[in-house]
Amino acid sequence: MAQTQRPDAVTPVFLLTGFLGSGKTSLIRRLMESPHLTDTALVINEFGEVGLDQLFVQSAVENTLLLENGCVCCSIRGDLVDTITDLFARAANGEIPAFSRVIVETTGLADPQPIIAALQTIRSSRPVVLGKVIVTVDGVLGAQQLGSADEAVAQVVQADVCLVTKAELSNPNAINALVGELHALNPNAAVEVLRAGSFDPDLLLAPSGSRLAAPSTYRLAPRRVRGSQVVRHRSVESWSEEIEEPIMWSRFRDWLDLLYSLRASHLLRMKAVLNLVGHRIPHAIHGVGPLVGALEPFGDWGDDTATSRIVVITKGMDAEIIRQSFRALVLPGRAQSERSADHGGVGSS
Ligand SMILES: Nc1nc2c(ncn2[C@@H]2O[C@H](COP(=O)(O)OP(=O)(O)OP(=O)(O)O)[C@@H](O)[C@H]2O)c(=O)[nH]1
Repeated sequence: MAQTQRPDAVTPVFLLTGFLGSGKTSLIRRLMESPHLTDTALVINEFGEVGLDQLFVQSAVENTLLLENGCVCCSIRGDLVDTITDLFARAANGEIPAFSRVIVETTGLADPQPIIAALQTIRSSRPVVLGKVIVTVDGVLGAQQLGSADEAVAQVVQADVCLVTKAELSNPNAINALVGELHALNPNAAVEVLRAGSFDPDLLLAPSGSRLAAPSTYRLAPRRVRGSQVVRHRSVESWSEEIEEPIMWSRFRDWLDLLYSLRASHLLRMKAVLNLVGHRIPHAIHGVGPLVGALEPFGDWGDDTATSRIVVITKGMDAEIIRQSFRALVLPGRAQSERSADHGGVGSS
């Protein structure tokens, strides 16, 4: 069905946030099943250098843009403003399909408040309003994350809607307790438990008004200054890698087993799309906190070169350890040749 431009010419920007692995990308995939929501531009922000989320949603959303290698709430706010401004310009020129709403999927560590402030500086042909701040909360790990991560609390207290995900993996009492905690943290937010069949994407993305600035009831204090960038996410590091040569699943699995048996408490998030030896189609695997899901076939490579992409986000742990262990256990041939090159190489200037 052809989409028509909204006559009011106001474009709502929805912020979709929620702690690492709480289900933001999965929610987008569900949202995009609604035929009424296809005229949506999607901006995805990822913490690591290698973005994966666009792979998970790209078939669903035509206007998808990726902002990687930084968190949009601190280091790359200007990029977000430029990206959205540019989206409007390109739609006006007919370079991309017209859209009547924008969804910004933030990193799992983002603080909504500075992002909302940045949205106010967008200069576009059509006025931009804040649609809603939608926050996914992990039904299994949410209570623990709220107890241990300032970022998770900051997201909830600034939410218009909190959506509890993964309810089917938890028990009803724990879900009820989590819902109670969310109400207590933010009495103004609607709190909903996502259940199959009870989800109305159109209702979720109906703008609730034109709030231009979120109440700054809770702000993450800037923690550290690195170069000229304010970095709010203390002790968080990421390692990511893209590899064209096929990976042996047994090696990858052994590496994950070792990593999680030794350092699970430092691992915030792991996600990978893998080009595995003996398989023509990509496979995906997710780790959220200490929990690792099953390896699952995932779509196809389409026109893309089969390339594994892996991201690991750590807290209080040098991400270099991840790189080294990955090289040693998953790509031993490459690690060996890198060592040989180091030893036999000409000294650098
Ligand atoms: N069973 C179940 N699994 C879910 C649900 N939502 C997300 N997941 C799983 O949780 C993992 C992480 O989901 P994502 O949607 O990638 O989470 P995210 O918030 O986008 O992750 P980041 O962008 O890395 O912060 C994946 O394995 C999903 O399949 C849910 O409602 N139920």
